[in-house]
Amino acid sequence: MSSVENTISVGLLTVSDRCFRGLTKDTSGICIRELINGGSHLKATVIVEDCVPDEIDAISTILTKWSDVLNVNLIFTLGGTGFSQRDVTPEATKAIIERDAPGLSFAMIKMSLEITPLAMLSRPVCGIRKQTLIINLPGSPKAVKECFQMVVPSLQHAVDLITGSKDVAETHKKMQSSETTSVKVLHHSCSHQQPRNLEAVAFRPRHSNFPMISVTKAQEIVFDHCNRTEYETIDYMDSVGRVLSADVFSTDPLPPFPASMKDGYAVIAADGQGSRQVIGTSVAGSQPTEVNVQSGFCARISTGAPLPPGADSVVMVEETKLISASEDGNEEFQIEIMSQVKHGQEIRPIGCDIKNGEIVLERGTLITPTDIGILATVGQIKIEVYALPKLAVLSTGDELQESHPDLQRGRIRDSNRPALLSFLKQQGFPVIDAGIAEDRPEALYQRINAAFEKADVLVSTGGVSMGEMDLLRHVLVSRFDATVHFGRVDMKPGKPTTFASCEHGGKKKIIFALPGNPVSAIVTCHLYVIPACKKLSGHKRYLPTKIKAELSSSTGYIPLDSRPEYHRVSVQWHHEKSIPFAVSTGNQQSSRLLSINNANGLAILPSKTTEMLRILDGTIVDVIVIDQL
Ligand SMILES: Nc1nc2c(c(=O)[nH]1)N[C@H]1C(S)=C(S)[C@@H](COP(=O)(O)OP(=O)(O)OC[C@H]3O[C@@H](n4cnc5c(N)ncnc54)[C@H](O)[C@@H]3O)O[C@H]1N2
Ligand code: MOO
Ligand SMILES: [Mg+2]
Repeated sequence: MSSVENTISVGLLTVSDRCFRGLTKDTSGICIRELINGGSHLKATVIVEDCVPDEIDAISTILTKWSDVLNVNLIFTLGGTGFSQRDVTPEATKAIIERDAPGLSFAMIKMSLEITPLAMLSRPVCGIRKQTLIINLPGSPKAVKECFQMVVPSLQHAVDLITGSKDVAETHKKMQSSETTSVKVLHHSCSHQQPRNLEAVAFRPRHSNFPMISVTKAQEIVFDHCNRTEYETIDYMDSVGRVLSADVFSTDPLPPFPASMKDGYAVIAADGQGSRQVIGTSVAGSQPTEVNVQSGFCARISTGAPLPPGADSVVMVEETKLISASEDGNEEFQIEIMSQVKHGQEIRPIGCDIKNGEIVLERGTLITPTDIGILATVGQIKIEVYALPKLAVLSTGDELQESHPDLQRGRIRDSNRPALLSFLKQQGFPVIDAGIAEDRPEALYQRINAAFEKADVLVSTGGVSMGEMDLLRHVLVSRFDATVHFGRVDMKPGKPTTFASCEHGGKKKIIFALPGNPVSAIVTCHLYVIPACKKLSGHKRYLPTKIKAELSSSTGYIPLDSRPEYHRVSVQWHHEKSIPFAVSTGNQQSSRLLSINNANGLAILPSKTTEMLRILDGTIVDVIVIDQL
């Protein structure tokens, strides 16, 4: 029988300039992963991995983040512990640990000295930061294996002590009884070890290894991974909703000539009031070079038409009187100006709307239909915008069938994929349908692999909780070498929301593995996927809008959950109230898709406390806007 104890969460940080630049394979990383997954008796799961260059800041930043944010139990650094100038892992570790653990360093060096005197040139530092034990391992796979085997028997107990687990006494007893055998160095190579079959149902973890993080923290982590620098040139008529990646300049002034602002007469201001002889006309679109206005003369002019040479002002037709005209009325001979004339009146000088070379739209502008007018006006018909991330939507689950009136026995219709595909399309992102994957590692692998061929961002639903068929994270880590940045968020719905990234075909891939429950999938898409994709597309404001609203329900109160709840509401205005009502949509079960139907907001309700078990109608709450108000 296997034990049902909790497993240790592990972070693996490879420190190597060459691995970081992709010049060398991370063989030590592969080795220790195999040791942890298969070869040791340590109940541990690697939940996060990364590779950094030999830089103190890069190393200590990751160590701090994994300890403080992810709350990882145990971190192994790999490499950078020697004497060369670039070997700074011990310094980076020393900089962030709060307590030394020299016994572990000593044990590793002592054991290594029995194998090679060169071990005295290794400088591993071990120590504790918050609830995390950090161990510097050397860089070579052989030395990694030897040192790991040396310290592994103490690790469960060390973690129990650090985290204050109840099983400390028990573990201590077990350790003492097996002390003599457990410190032996195993000499078989990593790849020959029998890996423990993590897919076997009995070995699935019985507690989530993922620290529960807040929504704000989860969003921060997501946004940290969503930075884009890719641009593309597109036709301006296809650009509404896109974000400019470069400033747009005018290349000529507007108006390009002094233009009349009124329908009337072009005159010389110094002539003042009184009669004028009409010598011609300037209408919009004409080039009135043959009309030259001299003192005592004027020319008819239309709004937007160029001012004829000689004239310096325009008088509106309403401020003139006809004195003489041809008999048929088709020709004006003389008019009278009845008002005072100011030099330059009713004229738009060259460039008064847009100067030549002026920035008309700044980089970062989210293009609206008005901006299309601006682009058209300055003749910039090809523009540079941030490229959109390409998305793929995958459903997972043996129970799912394509939507069809006929329902097969034991099945349900897949609603997540059609809903998410439509939602992402509506938001303007190119998205492909990655289909339905059965709950088998190979099937999941094939579908994800196919999706990665075409997409940068994978949005999957299902298979991320604690069930025996919830294999998604395992497949991402074991088959795609993905790093899971978080796997549990303190929110309802959406607790098992998982965010991961990996390299595939030389490109970074981002994975949002959303929970399978239909409401959870939509809510988490609003909170993470859409903002992330907006950020990737260059949006400056990518978080959903938040407003204040007054809570309202059919029962007078809403019971609070142990997790902060994103309660579906319909935001409604009352003409006598200054802020709207957030009217609960009723039963909030995360399987009940109807609870999000007609909802245009998510009211953020706090988690319950002993003092506060329910929230009363009339309470002012923050509401995230998810649809038209
Ligand atoms: N022992 C525990 N069980 C569960 C926990 C937990 O903490 N411990 N968390 C619960 C929560 S919260 C959620 S949310 C769900 C998430 O489950 P998964 O993401 O693993 O999703 P599945 O198990 O695959 O499916 C859950 C549910 O949703 C239905 N589903 C899945 N995909 C679709 C789809 N494309 N269209 C329509 N409906 C779908 C599926 O049939 C299940 O009913 O886990 C809880 N369990
Ligand atoms: O968190 Mo789950 O998403 O409550 O249903
Ligand atoms: Mg499940």
